[in-house]
Amino acid sequence: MPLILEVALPVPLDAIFDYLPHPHTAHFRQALGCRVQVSFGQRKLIGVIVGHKQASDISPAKIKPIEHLLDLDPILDPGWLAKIRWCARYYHHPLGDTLFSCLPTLLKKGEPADALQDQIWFTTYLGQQIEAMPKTPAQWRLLQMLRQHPHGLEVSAISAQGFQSTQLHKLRDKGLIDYRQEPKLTAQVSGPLLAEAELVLTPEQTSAVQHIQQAQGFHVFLLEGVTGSGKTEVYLQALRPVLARGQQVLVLVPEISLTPQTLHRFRRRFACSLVALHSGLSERERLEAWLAAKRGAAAIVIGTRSAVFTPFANLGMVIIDEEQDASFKQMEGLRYHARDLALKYAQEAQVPVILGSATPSLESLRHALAQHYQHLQLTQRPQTNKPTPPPLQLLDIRSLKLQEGFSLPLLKRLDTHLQAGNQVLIFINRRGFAPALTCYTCGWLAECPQCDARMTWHKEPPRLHCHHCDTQQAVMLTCPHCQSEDLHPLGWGTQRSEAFLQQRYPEIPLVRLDRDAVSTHKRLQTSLQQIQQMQAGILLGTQMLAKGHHFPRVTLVAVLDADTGLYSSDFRALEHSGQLLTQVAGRAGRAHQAGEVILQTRHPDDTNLLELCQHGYSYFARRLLEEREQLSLPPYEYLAILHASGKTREQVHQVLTEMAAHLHPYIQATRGVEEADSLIQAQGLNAIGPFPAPMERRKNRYHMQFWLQAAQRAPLHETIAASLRYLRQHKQARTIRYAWDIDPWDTLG
Ligand SMILES: Nc1ncnc2c1ncn2[C@@H]1O[C@H](COP(=O)(O)OP(=O)(O)OP(=O)(O)O)[C@@H](O)[C@H]1O
Ligand SMILES: [Zn+2]
Repeated sequence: MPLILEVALPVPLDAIFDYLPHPHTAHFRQALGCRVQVSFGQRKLIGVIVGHKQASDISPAKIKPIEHLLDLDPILDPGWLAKIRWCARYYHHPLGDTLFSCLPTLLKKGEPADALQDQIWFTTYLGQQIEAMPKTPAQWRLLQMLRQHPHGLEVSAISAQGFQSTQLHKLRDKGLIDYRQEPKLTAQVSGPLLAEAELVLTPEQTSAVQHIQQAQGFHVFLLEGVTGSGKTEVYLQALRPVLARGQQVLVLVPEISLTPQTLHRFRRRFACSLVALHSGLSERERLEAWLAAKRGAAAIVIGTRSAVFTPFANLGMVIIDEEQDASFKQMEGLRYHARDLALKYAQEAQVPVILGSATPSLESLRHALAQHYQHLQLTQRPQTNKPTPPPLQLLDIRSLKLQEGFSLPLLKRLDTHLQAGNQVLIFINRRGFAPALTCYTCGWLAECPQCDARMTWHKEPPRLHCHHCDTQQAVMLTCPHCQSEDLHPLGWGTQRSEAFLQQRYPEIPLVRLDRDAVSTHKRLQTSLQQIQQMQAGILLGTQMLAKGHHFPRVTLVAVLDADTGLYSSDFRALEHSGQLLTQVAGRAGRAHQAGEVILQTRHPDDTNLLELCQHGYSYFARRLLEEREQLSLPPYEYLAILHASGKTREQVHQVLTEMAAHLHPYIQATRGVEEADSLIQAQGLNAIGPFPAPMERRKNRYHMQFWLQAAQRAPLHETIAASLRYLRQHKQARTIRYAWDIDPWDTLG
């Protein structure tokens, strides 16, 4: 019986495919984790060997041999493959697609998994002994330079000194020097690890660092530190011994390009090889970074969500900064949560994890309160007159006349802070000019033709834009309903506030930060620089401006509308809103001057808002946790949402209803009903739906949801697996799109 190779392919089918080994290559070479090229239908695909077996269900005559073996050494080791398998199982996503979502693009395309090599030139014994070369002074100078570098010098460093490669080769012909090949990204530079002095820690920071440094094996710390309390310094000092031991550190951050300061601080601190994985890299650079981590040459890997899939030779610690951040959750395709995967991987690697946040997620907070995680707290800001972040002040605007969204008392505070030469930060949660366009005569509203949503009015370039499906239209001059010319913006977006503020403060430079204003990496860097160098007095923007930044000269933070998020149907909306308001408020008074935070509201009596303002996020979050527990919502129960969409509402509804009926016995079984023959024993699996999604029509498709909620993970996952088995063989289900979202970040998408 021939050996059969099981190959994962980048196809959206939940299957692994059988192939025969390459006829002219030894079996042992066709190892797990090696890439192969195979023919799949009419196509040639690159796949990865994920298993070997003796027999296949398909008759041997029908199984094709692989066409090429692309790797002599596996690109993925068995441990890494096991992680990918776990991830695919947990998120109920096809293994092939999961595996290929995690690989650098160049590897998916079949590029060799070889690191770029550098020539390192060094002197031979003869080269060290020779005393003079009177006829070739340039070669002599080159030789003398190389003599000062006993470990050798890269070609780039040599040519930077003005030498030519012909000179190198002439010296080599004389037997005085030689070279070796080494990967471009190499491990630890010799010399001291610290490139700059460490800050003197506050007592709270000291205690946190000590606890972390004492940890052995897998141990999770929740570092809950108020905004500006110096969490980054804690990470830096906690990880130093890990690097000193020669181990690697993975640092996950929400968005590197947004907060280049954090990256600079890591780079400045350590004389070791650091790779940053972010959207600004070329595919080649990504591959180099991936390979460097895999062979242990990258001591620190800092990256956004997908960096969690980086393989490490010798991982020693994982740090997740702003662990509550939405960007860690991928919302489409493989809907994974990078924090949760990182925790799982750290557990396997038996290394400590630091989850850092000023506003921890309720998930992490619950674990900390239940002492599954060690809770470390920083309650004060170092080296400021006001060691705690400024309180949030509510400004009741119900009876106030607004000028383009700004009340008079707020404008007066702006005047005062600006006259004092400080920076003010204005937070508006909407980009564009106005969130809607309306007709004052008949009440018509510009709506997206494809979605149940309003079109946002943008002024530059002028257009109506649906932020859900990207549909764009020209701005009309008359109302399409009643032909009146009385069209007006409704509500405020960043562009509208910008126009107003520029008019009111013509002398004061303004920087606007939102996705339209800083669409490129370069523009973002320029804007951030302007802020740091005090070339801007007014900073205006969306979420982009709210988190992670350290702007020492900002003394006033104003939130134009604190009410968005207070009355959403999403059960996580309050948590997210509390986090966002606290984060944005945390940008005020971070250095020597005191800060002030003003939230405009039409609901000054709202108990949630009051509680957040009076007692702070930490208290607020603990109260939300109690509420979640009473309602059996995450993190007390587990939730999974099936998102389904189709061309008609009826189509989706029918498939999901039939599926729900099919799942009924499984769900009953969890409640202890006798007749259901299922293995599921746990109590209380709950099914809700199908029901229309909060935005039912999107991109001309009808969206529905079906929820499963459970106190235990096992019955939840078994039922999800049953639903997928059912849907895969259901004929009508082929006409709809569906995907499960496990541990959803919100219930809207
Ligand atoms: N022990 C210390 N002594 C002096 N300055 C410190 C100390 N620790 C941190 N700082 C400084 O305090 C400032 C704020 O620190 P950092 O940005 O790390 O705070 P953070 O907790 O990450 O804040 P946020 O959650 O708001 O992003 C930085 O400029 C940092 O250099
Ligand atoms: Zn739309």
